[in-house]
Amino acid sequence: MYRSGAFVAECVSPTTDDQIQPNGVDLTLDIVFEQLEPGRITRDGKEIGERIARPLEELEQKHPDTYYLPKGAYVARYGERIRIPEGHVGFVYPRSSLMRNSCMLNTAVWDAGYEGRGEGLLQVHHDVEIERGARIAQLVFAKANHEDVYDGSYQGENLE
Ligand SMILES: O=c1ccn([C@H]2C[C@H](O)[C@@H](COP(=O)(O)OP(=O)(O)OP(=O)(O)O)O2)c(=O)[nH]1
Repeated sequence: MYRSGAFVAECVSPTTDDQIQPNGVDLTLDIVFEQLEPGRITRDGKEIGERIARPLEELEQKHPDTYYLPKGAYVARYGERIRIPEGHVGFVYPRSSLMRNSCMLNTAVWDAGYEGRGEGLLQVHHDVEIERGARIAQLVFAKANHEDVYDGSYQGENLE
């Protein structure tokens, strides 16, 4: 069973009323990264390749605080701190307006016990402008059985 947006909102901060949807909570775009070097996935570990934060569209001053993203693949960091409560699993879906603009957000499983400001793969199939802080995704929670809680290397990531 999926939980209501109001329930999810208790585990996402900060949130405004605009972000709370019937079945989940919208997540906003904070930082867009571009990967520069290959990463490495091995049988017993992983390394994330070097990356840089994309500049905002400051030069033209047309839309300040906006990312102009040419076609390509980027890593997007969400603006909210997310906690996945015990007895649940989280899934993130792209906002449909992103998809309708030929862009897609690819995501993985959000484990019970995880807390942090996570990331997703932003695939841009047609140049797009996205304002920093705009809603790009929606987080939903499903009830789930589990034995352990998340205790991996991303626990507590990107929290100031
Ligand atoms: O799209 C996603 C999906 C998950 N996460 C967060 C929550 C999740 O609990 C954590 C770790 O995800 P996963 O277990 O898939 O990563 P891993 O590569 O297997 O890392 P670890 O070895 O730490 O489990 O990353 C994201 O930031 N973005």
